[in-house]
Amino acid sequence: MGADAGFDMVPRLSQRAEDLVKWEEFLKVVKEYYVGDEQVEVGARTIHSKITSGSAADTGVEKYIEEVTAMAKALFDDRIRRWNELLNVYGFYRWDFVNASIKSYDMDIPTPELIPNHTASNQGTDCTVDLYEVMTIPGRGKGLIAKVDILKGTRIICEKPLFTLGDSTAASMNRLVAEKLKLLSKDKQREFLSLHNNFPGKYAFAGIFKTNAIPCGHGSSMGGVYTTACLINHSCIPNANNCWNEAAQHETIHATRDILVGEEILISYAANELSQARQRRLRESFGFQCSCELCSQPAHVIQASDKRRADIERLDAAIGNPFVMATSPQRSLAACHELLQVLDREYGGVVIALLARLYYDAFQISIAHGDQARAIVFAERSYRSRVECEGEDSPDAQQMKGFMLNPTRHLSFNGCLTRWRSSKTAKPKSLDADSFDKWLWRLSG
Ligand SMILES: C[S@@+](CC[C@H](N)C(=O)[O-])C[C@H]1O[C@@H](n2cnc3c(N)ncnc32)[C@H](O)[C@@H]1O
Repeated sequence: MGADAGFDMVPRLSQRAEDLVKWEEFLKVVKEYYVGDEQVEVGARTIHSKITSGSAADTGVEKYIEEVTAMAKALFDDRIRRWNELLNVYGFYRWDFVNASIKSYDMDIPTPELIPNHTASNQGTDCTVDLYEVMTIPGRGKGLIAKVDILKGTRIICEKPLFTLGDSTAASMNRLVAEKLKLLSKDKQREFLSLHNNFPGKYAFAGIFKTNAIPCGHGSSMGGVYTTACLINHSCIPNANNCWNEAAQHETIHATRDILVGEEILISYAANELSQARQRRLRESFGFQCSCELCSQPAHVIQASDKRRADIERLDAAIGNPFVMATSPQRSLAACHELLQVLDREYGGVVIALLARLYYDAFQISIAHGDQARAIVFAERSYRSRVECEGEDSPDAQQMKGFMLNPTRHLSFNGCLTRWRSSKTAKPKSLDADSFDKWLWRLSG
């Protein structure tokens, strides 16, 4: 019928002044173009069409979609992503996200100046509302509680550090923190000093830093302290992801699953380790005994989780074996597929950076063997996972986007045997989800 098409804006429209000005301009252009056309109604904030799926064929709806998309493209350029479900080109956002967003159109939109800092640079959020409030959580001190339902992929926080510092002994860290504090305004100094300290005593500044510092990137010895992000408590089954954006020098927090109103926003301070190693690390590095949802479970539940996490470690190591990848890519790809299933069982549909890495591994296995068709699908999945847990502006997301558009840019393209060689366009078009999965992961049967 032709109505299953449209476009998405990625990243979505924010409350930043430049976006609001462009959106107003867009509405003006559409209004002027369709003046006198009863099928199109341009409101104060949105465009409505009276074309229903029943009347789509008579009204030539494709023409309208094409025209409006072209107008959006002229203003928003490559943020505009066309989709057409009949051609198997799907929208960027999930329908529940889109529907929640449509509902928010009826809410009052404050002027840009009224938006508090922490939401001004949000991406993928309904910026019309504050997303969280600071509350006291029994047994954990302060924490952030969702004030509204926060959809998976929403940027909850984007924050510059008060300062960053490398790791060192308590005495020298104390001195270095004092030097950094001197450079801050009185307000910022107060913000730092109001953060929790799990290591009171002689080196109080170092204690606050050690309790709160968030590493500037995976495995980095540099850490940053933040007024708001440092109020987020830890969970071994988190619902949000923290990410340091080296290019922008800021920390972002994204919802990795839908977080319902009243739920606490939680990130993980530890890596994918088994419970004892995790507890030890949290005690030694951050000075607390974890009381999260997983750690409060009976022993047999924790043991089952440990078994899955051991499997995750084993499969991760197997995938990283370059010899197996070069000589038995089928085995490496099967390990990726198994890892995907274990991650799902352990983290239950939550997007985590591990998932983005897993798809990147599957991409590398495919492209090294010349299989461009599958490489593109894996690159796209990795890109989407990165965007969901780190945002469109994440350098890793941008790198994956490049590979998604042109997988042959990867250094290992055709680096191994080319038995799997396929062209970019060899992706099957009319398979159901199960059959597509079998094709993608080269599963037999
Ligand atoms: C970065 S701060 C988080 C904010 C802190 N709750 C506050 O009141 O400022 C980290 C501290 O919060 C507490 N905390 C965070 N996650 C916890 C958890 N899962 N179990 C117990 N305490 C936790 C610990 O005291 C930890 O040292």
